[in-house]
Amino acid sequence: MYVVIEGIDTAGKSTQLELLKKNFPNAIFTKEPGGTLLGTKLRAMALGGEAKSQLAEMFLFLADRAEHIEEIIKNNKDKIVISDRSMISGIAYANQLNLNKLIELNLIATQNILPDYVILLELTPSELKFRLSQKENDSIELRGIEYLINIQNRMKETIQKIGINYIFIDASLKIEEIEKKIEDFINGK
Ligand SMILES: Nc1ncnc2c1ncn2[C@@H]1O[C@H](COP(=O)(O)OP(=O)(O)O)[C@@H](O)[C@H]1O
Ligand SMILES: Cc1cn([C@H]2C[C@H](O)[C@@H](COP(=O)(O)OP(=O)(O)O)O2)c(=O)[nH]c1=O
Repeated sequence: MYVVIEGIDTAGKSTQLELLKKNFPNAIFTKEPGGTLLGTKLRAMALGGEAKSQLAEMFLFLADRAEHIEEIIKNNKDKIVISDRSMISGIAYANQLNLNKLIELNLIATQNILPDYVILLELTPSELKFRLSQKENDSIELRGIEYLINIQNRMKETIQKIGINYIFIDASLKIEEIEKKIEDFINGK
């Protein structure tokens, strides 16, 4: 079972993943970008803001995704795999091509493998603004509130369009409330 946790920067993914590690001790935890050996190098390049071309940046993430599917997802089909981000981020953050083309490119990278369950943590603009003000931002986060809210809308549109099991959770709920919703969703309750 391939489960992904999605959301824009600061939505609370890492916080919930730490709790999931306790609640699902037998699951395999992974992430995009950077879940493989090659991926750690691609992640440093993509997040370091080295690419001048937005297309080049997108292809770094796609290369990471292709390696991740091959090495982690395909090799652990019989286990619960929980990933921090996925092709949903890939499609939503690469906003220079239309959605259908991006879905097609991403399905090439994933060999047509889709997540079985997607959890999206959803932020309001004011909560996003507050959370970004509390931390040091990387090159993508520095693009700002409006940019990230637009990405979040694209995430929702993508999830609905590709027709997978999903839950949208208000990211400003209490940490324990979100934890419970995620656990129930994964357990099919
Ligand atoms: N439900 C929540 N309510 C309030 N603050 C939260 C909540 N979940 C996470 N945070 C805080 O928001 C910030 C970003 O959370 P984090 O888990 O690092 O997000 P992400 O991994 O999605 O970037 C952290 O300071 C974290 O403590
Ligand atoms: C997976 C993926 C992530 N991204 C972006 C989203 C994030 O800004 C960044 C990944 O960072 P992430 O690992 O989520 O960062 P943090 O540790 O700061 O929470 O890369 C893309 O632009 N395209 C992609 O395909």
